[in-house]
Amino acid sequence: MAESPPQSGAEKEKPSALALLRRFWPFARRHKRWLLTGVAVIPLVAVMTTVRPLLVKEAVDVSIPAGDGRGLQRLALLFMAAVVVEFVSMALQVYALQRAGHASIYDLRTTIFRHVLCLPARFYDKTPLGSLLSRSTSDVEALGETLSFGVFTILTDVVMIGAILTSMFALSWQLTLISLSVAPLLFVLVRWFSTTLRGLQLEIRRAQGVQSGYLTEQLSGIGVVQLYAHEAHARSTYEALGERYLRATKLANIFDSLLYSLMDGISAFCVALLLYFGAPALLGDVGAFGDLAGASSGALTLGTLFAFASYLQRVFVPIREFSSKLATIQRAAASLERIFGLLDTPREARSELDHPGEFDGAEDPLARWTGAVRVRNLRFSYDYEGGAPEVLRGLDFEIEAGEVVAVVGRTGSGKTSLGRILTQLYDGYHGHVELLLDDGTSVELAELPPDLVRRRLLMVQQDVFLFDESAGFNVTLGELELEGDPGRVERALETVQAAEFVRERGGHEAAVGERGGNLSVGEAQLLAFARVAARSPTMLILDEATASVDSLTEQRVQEAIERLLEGRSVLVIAHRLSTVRHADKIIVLADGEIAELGDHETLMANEGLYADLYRSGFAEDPE
Ligand SMILES: Nc1ncnc2c1ncn2[C@@H]1O[C@H](COP(=O)(O)OP(=O)(O)OP(=O)(O)O)[C@@H](O)[C@H]1O
Repeated sequence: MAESPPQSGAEKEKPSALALLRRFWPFARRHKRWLLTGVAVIPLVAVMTTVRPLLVKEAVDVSIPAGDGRGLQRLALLFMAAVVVEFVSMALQVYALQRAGHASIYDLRTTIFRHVLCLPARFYDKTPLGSLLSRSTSDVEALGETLSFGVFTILTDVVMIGAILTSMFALSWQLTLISLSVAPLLFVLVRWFSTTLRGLQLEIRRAQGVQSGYLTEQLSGIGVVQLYAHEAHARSTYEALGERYLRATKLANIFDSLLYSLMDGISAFCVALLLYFGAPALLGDVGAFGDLAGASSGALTLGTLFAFASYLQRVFVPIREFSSKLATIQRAAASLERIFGLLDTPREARSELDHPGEFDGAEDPLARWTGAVRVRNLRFSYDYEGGAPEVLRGLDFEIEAGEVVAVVGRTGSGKTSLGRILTQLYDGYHGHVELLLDDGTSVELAELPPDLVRRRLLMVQQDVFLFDESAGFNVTLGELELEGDPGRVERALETVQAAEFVRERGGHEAAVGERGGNLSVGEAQLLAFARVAARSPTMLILDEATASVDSLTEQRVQEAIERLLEGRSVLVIAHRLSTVRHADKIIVLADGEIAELGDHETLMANEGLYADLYRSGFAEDPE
């Protein structure tokens, strides 16, 4: 039953950029209409680009020598029409491809969020938040940039280069070959520049990731940073990390601008080459190189030279773009690899995403759950495959319906782990955890989807988390059924005695601040209790807070707990003497095993571990 550990994706064989793009295809395919529109106009853009120099050639070679003014005007009109068609089709193409790109990125972003919501607690234990954030934000951004400006428009570049070269060959293969004589040099240069740039881009992404990871960590621990006057150290570390980024960016900028001007230089060099061989040949002076330009065939005209010069300038633009886009694609491939690595991490067992609507229409197996639980030979390790030791080692106990069972034990004895298994935060236990139904049958916990279980079995954790929303939202958490029933929310607030302070702060709409910063610790706790009370679970697991609050709040919290426990099965990870004493049954854990089990009186009479713990007061209890 043990779950396989999350794969990082990094250890696996590196997939090729093409394989990654192929995996991305399902996201793009949904926006086929815009993609096809964008791709469909590519030939039109390419044809219009090649047509204009031909019109100039026609004017120079035919209309001007013939003194045909009308013909020249006609050519000028055609030229204008070509410009308009090229402009409109280019605008349409950019719009359509960008739209498809952005929509695919939106889908990918949503898919990532849906996925990370269902990742098991084990994954979060091992993955730093900063890395997760950078994968879901900056990697996706990088990809978006590529998709909008790179992958799809690269097609245009290829078609454009093809169309221009074809026109050039058709006009004069000799001049084309003369111009292309620099191609090997160009190839070597572009390759060298793009490899260097790719390395620098990777370094930029790494430096960016490390710096934003540091920022996230410092901001989440801002309290410690300020209280311990850690600001100066944090500032200098952040600046040092920023410098690494800046260094890589500076170098990348130098190479980028060098590549740009080199391309311009080469295109000018080609025009010069063209003039060197072409112009004398046109005048009948073939010189030492013979008729390399093919003037004797009669194909070489002044118009051809004009057209060639214009083609040469045009062909270098897509070549330059093509090489920088290849680098962008490499960058996107790195981002895609990280993103798919995340999407390949197995989700929680039987998560809603993998079993959509599994119980829709069918009877909810827990509708008849009495609240009783039978645990047999329960063993658990956080990482069986990694050889981590078992933290629960063969537990046997029952919780009867409506019973309050306290779990006590020294720190690290496995109390919280037990709660995490029952709420399915961690799966992969060995043994049996059976939920007993009212007809005497039972269902095994591991066979139920977590969503279903968590509707009936809730856990209140020690560290209360409140969202930066209204008090009401923090009770309903946006659940439609609760949002539509403010009376139920109010009753829940009253049950845990939170109604009064919520009213004083402006009612259900009152803002609680980030992490409940506008509330006291005790108030935040009461609001978290109201969250549970509104849902009326069949069973409740309560991880009692050890944090001390003032004695008045302490009393209110205690009363709220007592009301919460009424009428339901409860497993309480107890830190308060009063809770333990009033429990129906007490499980004493020691090193993952049940050391003692019984009620308070019996265990005290045993004079064992429980009596020791009790006399030492568990946590500092004000009782
Ligand atoms: N996420 C985790 N990954 C790996 N080991 C863990 C994890 N959480 C807890 N442990 C280990 O499991 C053992 C039991 O921890 P657990 O939190 O269940 O103890 P506890 O009795 O609740 O302790 P405390 O009273 O201090 O909260 C400890 O040795 C702990 O180091």
